[in-house]
Amino acid sequence: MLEVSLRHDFGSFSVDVDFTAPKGVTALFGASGAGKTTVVNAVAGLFRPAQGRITAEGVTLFDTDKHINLPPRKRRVGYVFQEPRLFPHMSVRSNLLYGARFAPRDATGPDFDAVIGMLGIGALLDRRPGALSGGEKSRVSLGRALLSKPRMLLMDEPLAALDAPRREEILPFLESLRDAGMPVLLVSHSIAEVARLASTVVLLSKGRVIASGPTGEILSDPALAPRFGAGEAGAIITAHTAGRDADGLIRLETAGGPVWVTDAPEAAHLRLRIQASDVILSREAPAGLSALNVLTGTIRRIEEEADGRAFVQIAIGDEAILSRVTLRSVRALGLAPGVACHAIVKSVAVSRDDLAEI
Ligand SMILES: Nc1ncnc2c1ncn2[C@@H]1O[C@H](COP(=O)(O)OP(=O)(O)OP(=O)(O)O)[C@@H](O)[C@H]1O
Repeated sequence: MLEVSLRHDFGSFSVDVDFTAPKGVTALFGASGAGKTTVVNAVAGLFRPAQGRITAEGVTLFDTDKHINLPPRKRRVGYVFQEPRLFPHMSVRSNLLYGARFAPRDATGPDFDAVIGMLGIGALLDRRPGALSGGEKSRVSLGRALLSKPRMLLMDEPLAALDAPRREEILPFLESLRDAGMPVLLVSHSIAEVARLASTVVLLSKGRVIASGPTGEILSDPALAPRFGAGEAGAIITAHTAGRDADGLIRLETAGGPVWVTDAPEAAHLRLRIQASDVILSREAPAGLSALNVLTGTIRRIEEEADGRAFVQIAIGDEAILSRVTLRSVRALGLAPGVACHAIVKSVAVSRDDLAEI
C-alpha cells in the first residue's frame, strides 16, 4: 500500500492531497495542470513538498515532521516516463541489467527471464534503443523498471506517446500489472485506459483530491461523470464469457442480462465498459429493435446538467452503469430513483477496447 499526504504552495498553484493506493493499479486522473506529475514526482523523490508524509509498503519515504527524505535511489520506485528514457549507447540487455543493478539482493519480484518473457522482448536484447519501435522501447523501459524490483511502480502517461496499435501492444502488459503484488500509480488522461487498467481511481482537480475509490464506483458516479468528459464518461461492469453464437457474436453474461459483442479477450471474466452516450433508456421491455443488448436494472440517481441533459445511474446487480439522456426524456419517461428500466446498448458500441480481463 502507498499512502500519500502532501502540501505545497507554488504561489500561483498549490497542492494539498491525501490518498491511499492499495495493491494493483491506482489511476491519478485529472485535467492538464491538476497536479498529477507533481504528486508522482514527490513520491519518486524528484520533488520535495513543503509538508507531508509518504509511506510505501510500511516504509517511510518522506516525512517532514520526522525529517525523513529518502533520496530517489533509496525509495525503490520504478518510474516509467511518457518518453522511454533508455540509454542510447547501450544494448537492450544492458539497459535491462542497469535496472537490475538497483535491486536489493533480498528483494522479491520477477527475474530477468520472467520479465523478458512477460514483455516479449527476448528477440530485442542485442539491439540498441535507436533500432526499436516506440512500443518496443516502452516495453524495455517497463522491463528495466520491473528489474529494479521496486516497492512500487510509477507510470506517467506511459502510453501517451504511442499510436493506437502500439498502445494495444502495451496494454496487455500493463493489465497484468494489476495482479502484480505491488502498488502501481498510473497517471492518465484517458478514461478508456483508466477503465481498462485501474482498480482504484484518484480524481484530482486544481491540486486537490475531489474523489477516490474503486474504479467501478468512481466511473459510475453521475455527479463525477462530467469530469471525465460528457462524451467519454461511462461505467464498467463485470461480465462472464458464455460462448460464441453460430453467427460469430460472443455472448457475455452480466447481472443485467446477456450482452453480445463482436470481439473480446479470451478470458472467463471481463470488465466491460459501457459509455453513457451509447445507452438509451426505456421503461418497457423493448421489442423489434436491432440493438441486441438490453440490460435490466433500476434507476438509482439522476444528476441534471446545465446543458439540458442528465446522467442517469442505473443499478445493475451491485454494480451500475450510466446513461446520458436529455432532461426532456427524463420527464417524458418519468425517470426517477427506484424506477425499473431497460438500458439499450448497441452491440457495435462495445468494442474490443471496452473489454479487459479481470
Ligand atoms: N516548480 C514549479 N513551480 C511553479 N509551478 C509549478 C512547478 N511545478 C509544477 N507547477 C505547477 O503546478 C501545476 C500542476 O502541474 P503538474 O505538472 O503536476 O500537472 P499535471 O496534472 O501533471 O498536468 P499535465 O497533465 O499537463 O502533465 C501546474 O499549474 C504547474 O505549472
